[in-house]
Amino acid sequence: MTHPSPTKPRGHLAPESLQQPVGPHRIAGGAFSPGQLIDALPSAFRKFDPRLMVKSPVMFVVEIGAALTTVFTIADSSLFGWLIVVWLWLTVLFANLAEAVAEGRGKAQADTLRRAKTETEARRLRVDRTEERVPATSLHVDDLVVCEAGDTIPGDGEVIDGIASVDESAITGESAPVIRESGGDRSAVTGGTKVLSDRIVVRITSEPGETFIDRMIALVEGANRQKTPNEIALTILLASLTIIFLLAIVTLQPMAGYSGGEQSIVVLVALLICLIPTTIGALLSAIGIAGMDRLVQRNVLAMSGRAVEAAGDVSTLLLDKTGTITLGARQAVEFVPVSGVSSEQVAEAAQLASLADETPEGRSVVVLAKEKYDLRGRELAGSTVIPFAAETRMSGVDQPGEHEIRKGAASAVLRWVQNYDGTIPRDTAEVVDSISNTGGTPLVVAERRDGQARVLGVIHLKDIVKEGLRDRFNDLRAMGIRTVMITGDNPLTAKAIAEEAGVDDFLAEAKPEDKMALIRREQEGGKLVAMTGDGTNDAPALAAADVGVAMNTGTPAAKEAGNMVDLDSNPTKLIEIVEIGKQLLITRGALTTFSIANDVAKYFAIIPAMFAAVYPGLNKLNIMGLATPESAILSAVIFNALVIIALIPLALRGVRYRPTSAASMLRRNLWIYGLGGIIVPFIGIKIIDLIISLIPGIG
Ligand SMILES: Nc1ncnc2c1ncn2[C@@H]1O[C@H](COP(=O)(O)OP(=O)(O)OP(=O)(O)O)[C@@H](O)[C@H]1O
Ligand SMILES: [K+]
Ligand SMILES: [Mg+2]
Repeated sequence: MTHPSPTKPRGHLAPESLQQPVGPHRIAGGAFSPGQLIDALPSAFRKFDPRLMVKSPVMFVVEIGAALTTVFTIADSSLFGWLIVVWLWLTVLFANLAEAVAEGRGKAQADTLRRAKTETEARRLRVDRTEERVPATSLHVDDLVVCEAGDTIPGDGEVIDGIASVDESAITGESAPVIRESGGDRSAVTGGTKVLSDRIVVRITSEPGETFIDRMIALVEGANRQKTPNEIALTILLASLTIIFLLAIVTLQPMAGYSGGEQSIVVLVALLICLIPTTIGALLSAIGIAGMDRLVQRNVLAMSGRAVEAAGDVSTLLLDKTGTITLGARQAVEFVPVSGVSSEQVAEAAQLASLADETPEGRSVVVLAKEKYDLRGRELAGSTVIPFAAETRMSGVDQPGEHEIRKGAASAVLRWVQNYDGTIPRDTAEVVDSISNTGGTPLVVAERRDGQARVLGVIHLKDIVKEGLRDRFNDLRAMGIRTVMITGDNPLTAKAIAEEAGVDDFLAEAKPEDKMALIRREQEGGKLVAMTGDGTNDAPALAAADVGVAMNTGTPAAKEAGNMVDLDSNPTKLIEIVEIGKQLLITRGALTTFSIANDVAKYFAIIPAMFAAVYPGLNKLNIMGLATPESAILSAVIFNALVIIALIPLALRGVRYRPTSAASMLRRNLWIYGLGGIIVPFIGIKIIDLIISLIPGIG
């Protein structure tokens, strides 16, 4: 990794660690060193197995060609024949090296992860709540374990009780502790991470061998890598081109024979290999693996290559307001009463309605009431708690003696009051709107006592828009991507935040099903949609999106539903993911262009050389002035092999990428890689020809 991750963990207990500076574009990729080629040699040799080679039809044809020329050269030995044989086998080796080097880069990461998996002991809770010590490997789903300061969390799970700071550096490489707590959207813990302070009870959510770390290891090693739809399509195209050239060359022989210019098998094979798109055939798989790897470098785990490709094609980005566009620590800062009520009364009711509210918002209400109004020692004995739900946008408590308290989104709570024909003081709307207009979230507090409902006041929840987002949204716009902010908040708050952050559009008062509907609507025209989320209520939308990035801190349901997990839990990472996806697609396109353009030059090198003796007129096409027919053919074959090695670093790193529209990117690449693909081989083949014409017997 050439750049440090810009992300800091979040957690409402440590506001100073909430800053998530948005870095500049960091598409650079891991450095490539020639030493990696040597390390990858053993693995590259194993890939000669035809059962593996057949997955890449172009390279499979090269391998058959190499075997065929070997047999024919043994029968009819010549220096020219043997040189062709050697370079054809080298062509296959170079292609295998490309893939092996790409795979090797994940292995180091896998080793680090394996270390985090070392034997741990779990403190499992029996039914009677006493503890027993068992090996972590014997834990099953729904087991409850206790973890205290110093303990390694024995398996993946969900915090069901308590709050703790956790060191997740084993998986994220980030040493600053993060907060994990029950109830909210930060409840997930990962096996292998370490509790630094306090005590939590964790419900285990994965079976042994299927844990997050197990999946991560398989992923970075590329153990069950499947070809993506785009890769399959391109493979079919390359295979078709190969068949066309094969047919052309097979039919060439009788025609050539007719005019007395019959060619040897070795020359025909050499011609075929030069004409088929070997460059892209050799590098295709490495490009895909490197794309995944670039995500891993940024602490993003893509569950499929398909998701990475989709990221390169998305046209709409759906971003949550809270936690993505804002820092996400919505804290109560003020209790504003409506006329006829005192702020103490609002504080008292708000606190009662929040004592059992496990959300960060709820806890901040209790804290503010304690600090500002010294309301302590309140109890909820005999009360019924109404937990917050994104559906209802309310939470509260029903106390004994017909006293109900509610707090929540203005529209929801006002409807509740109206249902009981309650009182809504005239200044309510004014207070709500003034909080909303500053980008704050108003939570209206209301009560119903002895059948009489009334609004008491408003809690002002404050959040802060992250810095640097405007520039990133501008970049996305330049790439033709629309950004839409989604929030459960009211339209006024949404508008204020949307304007401050510079998103293209927003959807306010969105319930989970509204997010789904928006995704479906965007997808209808064939557009691809990406979104991030962390809550259980985000899960359906994460599953429906083409690219669903779940926060590692999120609930297990969200992590299951998405097709990527961001270990840093930085929702703006989505922007980088899109850039990496685009870079992958552009790299593949550029090298395909280069590969096919390349073959044009090889055609001019070989055809005149083959038939110069029969059709002297063809010599006019020998514009490169190559020394002899043999050296021309050999030079083309050598160039064809060397170009693969030369392009491995580019395939791994990705082509340079700037946020511009797809069309101008395409134009630019056609120029560079198309024209370059035609010119470079003319020069390369000429130089190689000059060198080998010095070999006696060839030149
Ligand atoms: N603990 C709570 N108790 C009562 N009402 C709440 C609570 N938390 C949030 N609300 C209200 O419910 C609304 C919806 O909350 P929700 O978490 O679904 O969306 P959001 O956090 O505003 O947006 P985002 O989708 O960006 O997270 C909030 O805007 C707020 O008015
Ligand atoms: K070729
Ligand atoms: Mg929320």
